[in-house]
Amino acid sequence: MAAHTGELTEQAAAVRIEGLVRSFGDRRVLDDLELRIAPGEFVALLGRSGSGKSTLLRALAGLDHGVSGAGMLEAPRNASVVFQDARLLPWKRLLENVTLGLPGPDAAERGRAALAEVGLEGRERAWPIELSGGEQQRVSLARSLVREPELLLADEPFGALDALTRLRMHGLLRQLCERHRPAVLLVTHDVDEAIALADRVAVLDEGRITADVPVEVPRTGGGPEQAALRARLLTELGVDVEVPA
Ligand SMILES: Nc1ncnc2c1ncn2[C@@H]1O[C@H](COP(=O)(O)OP(=O)(O)OP(=O)(O)O)[C@@H](O)[C@H]1O
Repeated sequence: MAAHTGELTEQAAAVRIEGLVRSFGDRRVLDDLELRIAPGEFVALLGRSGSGKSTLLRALAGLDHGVSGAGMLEAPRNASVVFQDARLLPWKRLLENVTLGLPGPDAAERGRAALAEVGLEGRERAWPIELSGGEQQRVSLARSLVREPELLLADEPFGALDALTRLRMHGLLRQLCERHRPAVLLVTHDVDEAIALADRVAVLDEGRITADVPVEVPRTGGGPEQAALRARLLTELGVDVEVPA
C-alpha cells in the first residue's frame, strides 16, 4: 500500500483513499474503503460506535502503520489532528503550547495571532489549568491552525463540551476553516453537528462509506429540507425515524 507518500498525484484531491483495509485480528474494521476530499472541503464522518471512524482518522494522520490493501492512501504530510480532549502540556503556558515545535523567528508572533483568532487574546501567559474545557479546545484549534495544515483531522473535538459551548465552537470552527481553507475530516456522532458544519456528510458502516451526501440545505433553523436530510442520515445510521413529507 502506498501509505502516506505525501505526494498528491491528482491536483483536485487533498485526500484520496482507495481500497483501504484495516483488520484487527480477523475482523475487518475498514474494508476496501474509498473516500476523497477536495482541497478546502469540509467532510463530516458519521458512523455508529465501533464502525471504524477513529481508525480511519488515525490512518489518515499517519498514526497507524497496520493499514493494508491493494489500494492507496494519499494525504498531505502536514495534517493536523484535534482530539476530544485538548491534550495541552500542563507545564507550558498557552503561547508555548501553541508554538511548540513551530519553526521560524516569527513563531511567537504567529502563536499570538492564532490565540487571538480563537478569542484568547491576552491569555498567552496563562496555564492550561486556568482554562475551561471550551477554552482549552480553542487552544487546541489554535495549535493546529497556526501550522496552516492542508488537512485538519478532528475526532469528536466538541464531544466533551456542554451544548451551548458546542454551538459557539461550531461557529468558531466554520469561521476558522473559511479563513484558512484546510480540507477537513470531522468525526462525529452528532447528525446536527455534521449538517451545521460540513459541505458533505459521509456515513461509515461495515467498513465502507455507505452514504455520501452533500449538504445543500440551510444549516440551521430546522426547516423542512434540513429535517429531511437529518432523517435520511439517521436512517443511514440505522435509527428509525419518520421522514417528514
Ligand atoms: N488497537 C486496536 N486493537 C484492536 N481492536 C481495535 C483497535 N483499535 C480499534 N479497534 C476496534 O476497531 C473497531 C473500530 O474502532 P474505532 O475506535 O475506529 O470506532 P469508532 O467508530 O471511532 O467508535 P466510537 O464512535 O465509539 O469512538 C472497534 O471494534 C474497536 O474495538
